[in-house]
Amino acid sequence: MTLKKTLTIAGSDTSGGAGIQADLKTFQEHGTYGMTALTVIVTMNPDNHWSHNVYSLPIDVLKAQIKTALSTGVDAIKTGMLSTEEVIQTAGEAITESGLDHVVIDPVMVCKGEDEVLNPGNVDAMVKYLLPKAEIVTPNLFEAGQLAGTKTPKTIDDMKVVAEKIHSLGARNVVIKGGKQLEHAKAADLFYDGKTFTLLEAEKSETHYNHGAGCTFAAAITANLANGLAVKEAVIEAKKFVTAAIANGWKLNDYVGPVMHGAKNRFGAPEITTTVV
Ligand SMILES: Nc1ncnc2c1ncn2[C@@H]1O[C@H](COP(=O)(O)OP(=O)(O)O)[C@@H](O)[C@H]1O
Ligand SMILES: Cc1ncc(COP(=O)(O)O)c(C=O)c1O
Repeated sequence: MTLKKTLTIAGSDTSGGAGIQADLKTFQEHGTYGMTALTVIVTMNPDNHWSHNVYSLPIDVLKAQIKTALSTGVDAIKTGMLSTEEVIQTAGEAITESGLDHVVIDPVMVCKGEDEVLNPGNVDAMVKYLLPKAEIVTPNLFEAGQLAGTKTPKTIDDMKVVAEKIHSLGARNVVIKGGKQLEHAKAADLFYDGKTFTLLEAEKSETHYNHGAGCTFAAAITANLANGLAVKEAVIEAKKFVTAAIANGWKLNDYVGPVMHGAKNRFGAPEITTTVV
């Protein structure tokens, strides 16, 4: 038996909830074979309120990992935390070399709970090297505003304008995550395929244990695409996966609570509604 192969080019979250750890757990839950190319290692300091340190790996080490993975043949690629413009360019070149359509760009700009943007030049580099290659890009509200060069969207109408702008920059599909930030009764995300806007809504969990939600959502989309789902179905199924993961988020320590990546397969799929808006 062979498995579909999914590659994540992303950072290591040592605490295990986000980054490549989230990606690999999510790939496994979807029955795909996960591979990794690490960009950075993030550690957390228990002596200083769990503050994050980001250690970049040498670019040659990143390139060697990408070469290893691509040599095996890959069915879908996801990008996550990319620390510098050079790393972003390298990820873009890897996508071109792979010749793949199934490319999920999660434009990670900050860690949850941290408010410092990784590197201000990264946004322009993502627009230049990654958006034109994205089968789908998965920004949260802040990231969407940054990519579009607008204010952070606050309403669903704002999200529509920003999604159109990001689509015009080359991403073939866009899903903007409203999540907890959006002032809306449900946890709502807006999906745009260049023609139709679809609002995906799920029950909002009143939890702070949501570390890794964004990575898990994008990794689930990646695995679903590798497994042959059409883009919109891949997003809807990923929304079920991440909604269950958040609803079962749990306390790791006094500072962080990761999502439970395997919750949907253990406890069942939550209901998602889709509405053309
Ligand atoms: N409290 C919540 N309850 C249910 N779903 C949520 C909640 N917060 C975020 N989500 C959903 O989780 C997914 C990831 O979103 P989010 O956590 O906002 O991403 P990021 O980690 O990139 O900021 C989206 O589908 C979003 O709507
Ligand atoms: C390596 C890495 N990637 C991505 C993220 C973003 O995580 P989230 O999915 O919670 O937005 C983090 C946050 O800590 C991280 O450490």
